[in-house]
Amino acid sequence: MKPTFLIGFMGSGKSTIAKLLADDFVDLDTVIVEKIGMSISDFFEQFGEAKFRELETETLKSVSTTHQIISTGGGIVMSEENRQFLKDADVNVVYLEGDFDKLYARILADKENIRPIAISRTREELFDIYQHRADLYDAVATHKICVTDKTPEEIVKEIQL
Ligand SMILES: Nc1ncnc2c1ncn2[C@@H]1O[C@H](COP(=O)(O)OP(=O)(O)OP(=O)(O)O)[C@@H](O)[C@H]1O
Ligand SMILES: O=C(O)C1=C[C@@H](O)[C@@H](O)[C@H](O)C1
Ligand SMILES: [Mg+2]
Repeated sequence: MKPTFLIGFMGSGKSTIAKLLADDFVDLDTVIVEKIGMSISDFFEQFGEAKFRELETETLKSVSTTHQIISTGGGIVMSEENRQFLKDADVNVVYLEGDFDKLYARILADKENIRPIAISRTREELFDIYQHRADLYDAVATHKICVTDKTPEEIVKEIQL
């Protein structure tokens, strides 16, 4: 079976769903955190977003196709290089698409995982990013699943159909 990448906005459940889909999964944010030895939010503070994006691209290219399921970070589609990589690879790219306000509520509630992109912005600013990224997710996705008001188990079933 082809490897499957999960893409989508912060809070759409990429990391949650990846774990449920297969034992052989990898989460790119987790790999980056292991590499840098600090949280993503501390890394943003010390080194900035541009450095994080470099690491993200490097990690995407190095670990990806050796696993069955790969959950990406919400900003993976920001780079043309990453989008091209996903388009060229012989893989499934599943876009988990959800209602902005529901995802925003989850992001704010998820105290274990602080998203620097979200906490440094107002709801309106983040909504602009969500709208901009929606087109980019669409452009690389081979499949799209609506996650609004669905349990992780329901989403897993849909992906496996
Ligand atoms: N279908 C769902 N229903 C309810 N809660 C969910 C669902 N999917 C994920 N969550 C919760 O939403 C929060 C964010 O989920 P998760 O970390 O999997 O998102 P993500 O897409 O990986 O985000 P990021 O892009 O920041 O990595 C977590 O607290 C998770 O438990
Ligand atoms: O949407 C984003 O830009 C991000 C999402 C997270 O998964 C992390 O990759 C990081 O916090 C940036
Ligand atoms: Mg995640």
